[in-house]
Amino acid sequence: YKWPSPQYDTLEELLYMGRRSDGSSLASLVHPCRKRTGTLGSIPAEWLRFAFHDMATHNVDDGTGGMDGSIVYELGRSENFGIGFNQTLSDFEGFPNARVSRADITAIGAIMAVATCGGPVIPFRGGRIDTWTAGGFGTPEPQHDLSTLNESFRKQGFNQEEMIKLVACGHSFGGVRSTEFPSLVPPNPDSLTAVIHDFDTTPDFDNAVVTEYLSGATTNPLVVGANKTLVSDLRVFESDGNKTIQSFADKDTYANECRDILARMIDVVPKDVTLTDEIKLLPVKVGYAQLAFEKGQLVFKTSLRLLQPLNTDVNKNRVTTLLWCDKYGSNAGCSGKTSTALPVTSFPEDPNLSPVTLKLGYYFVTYTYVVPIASNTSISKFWFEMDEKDGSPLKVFDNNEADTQGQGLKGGNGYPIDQDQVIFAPMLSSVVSLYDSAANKGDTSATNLTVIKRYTLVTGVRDGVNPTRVHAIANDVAIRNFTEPFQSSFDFVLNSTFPPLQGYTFYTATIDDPGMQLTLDIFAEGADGKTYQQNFVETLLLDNTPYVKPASVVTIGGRTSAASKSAVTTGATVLLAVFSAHLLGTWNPIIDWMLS
Ligand code: HEM
Repeated sequence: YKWPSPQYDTLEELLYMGRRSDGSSLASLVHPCRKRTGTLGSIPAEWLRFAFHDMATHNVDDGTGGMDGSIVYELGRSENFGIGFNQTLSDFEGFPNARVSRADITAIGAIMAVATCGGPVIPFRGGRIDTWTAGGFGTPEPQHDLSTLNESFRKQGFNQEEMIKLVACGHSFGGVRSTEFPSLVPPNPDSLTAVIHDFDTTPDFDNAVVTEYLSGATTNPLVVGANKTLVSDLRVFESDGNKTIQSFADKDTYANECRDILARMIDVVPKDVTLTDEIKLLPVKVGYAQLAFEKGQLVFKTSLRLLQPLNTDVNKNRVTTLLWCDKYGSNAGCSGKTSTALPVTSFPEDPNLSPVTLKLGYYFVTYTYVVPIASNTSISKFWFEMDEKDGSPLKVFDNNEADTQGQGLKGGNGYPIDQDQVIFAPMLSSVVSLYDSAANKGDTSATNLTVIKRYTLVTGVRDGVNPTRVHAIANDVAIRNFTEPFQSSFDFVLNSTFPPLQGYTFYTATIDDPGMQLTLDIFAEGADGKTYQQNFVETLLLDNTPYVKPASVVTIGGRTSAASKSAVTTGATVLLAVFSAHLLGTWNPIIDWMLS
């Protein structure tokens, strides 16, 4: 892992922070091991079953199907009976984007589901690719005989023993509904809500389904149901004389085996798809690095996210510092001095952000930085230092490979800012929701009106680029009813209603988006023949982005320059002007290190 790794960063955030970078939380829909209001269905159970049914159309013989999002188009089939599927669909609807497929969301959903109910942490690899049509048939149904069930799992890539494991792990939580299977679960004539009979007596992801089966105490409708044609769990469990299911009586064996077999299940993909390496929890994570225009000022914003073991407090004396080098001028590349700033906010994140991180025994602490940047010096790279103020050595997070283990060793080249020529301006941009009069045929009184979002987008282009063209590609994958993603190419035009600012001129464009999560790749074609671009710009907050006042900047001696010793004196003078004597103490070790 080396920052920036856009796909890794995005997937890591969703899995371990449980939310998108704009704050929308996926994890909070399922955590803690929630039941749905109204139907009282187990949300985690619905999510895991959804993943299984998406995978189950895989065919090992020709390499088609698997986790590819095709389930969305297969809900009308008898093999996909159940209201839980539709509800899961709407849970996931707003989350896919140009970097995270619906199938990746489904896999992450399954992992969160198991973790939030006390099950094992299933390793996640990303990169599933969505299809926009239905796939083959082949999902097992309770009335299937043993050889049909065996053949169904063989096509998915699992042998008989693995089938037993998958079913015993899958049917750990949730249950069977009277609406779907009235001959297994008798409906309540006095109620419109489905009666649900759970597979076992606990709502958790545990081996109660196994131990209750083995002790003869089970009430699992797929074992003891009145309709003997439909008791598929019994058929599956006893298919090897109960050998495999007996090995699951040990709870650790159960947890470990379920982790491994469910990991294999979510990694079943069409043969032309290659998954990423495992997306592991990063102990040190840099986020949101962006240049932006806020209240008439060019600023640089970023954040540093560190791990904190559960049930421990963040060290209150800890000082984390952002350091950066100029891109232009006499101090370019920190040849003379280095700019530094303290965080504008620091906060311990709620431990409940993601059940996966919680299960691993951590929560997060995030330090955010906003600093003013003069456009004639700009910024070429940045890094962080952390002083625990307890006598332990200063830690440097500078994009060293070791940062992925949280060691904080010197030796990386810093976190690069690749370009400052084209910068999207969220706070100058805006969005309004409109009724789509064509789709609604002019009728605004109808229920379920189709809404489109009309975006006014503003981007700054640095003087000197003299662009021949400023344009963008917009993507939105989060479209209601999972129709094809929205994609549009469009041009920005010079707009003098936004006065030039600090060497940047502003261009605007207006586009209509039928979806929920627009992202942009913005390009400026320079007079020098080069194309400058900013990728995967998110558009959720725009002019509602909360404003945080930039921090004070202090310059200290450059790390490499021979002139650094005298520069430190200058730096220290500035420092005194800005910070109290207490903070000066804070900074001394940093200066010491600079000189060493
Ligand atoms: C022989 C293969 C299987 C058959 C015939 C089967 C059948 C069923 C049936 C009939 C239900 C009840 C659905 C309802 O009433 O809403 C159900 C629920 C469920 N199944 Fe399976 N299943 C099989 C394998 C699996 C596997 C491999 C998994 C996951 C690894 C899984 C996960 C679930 C879950 C979590 C539920 C509960 C859903 C809820 O409570 O909403 N099943 N299954």
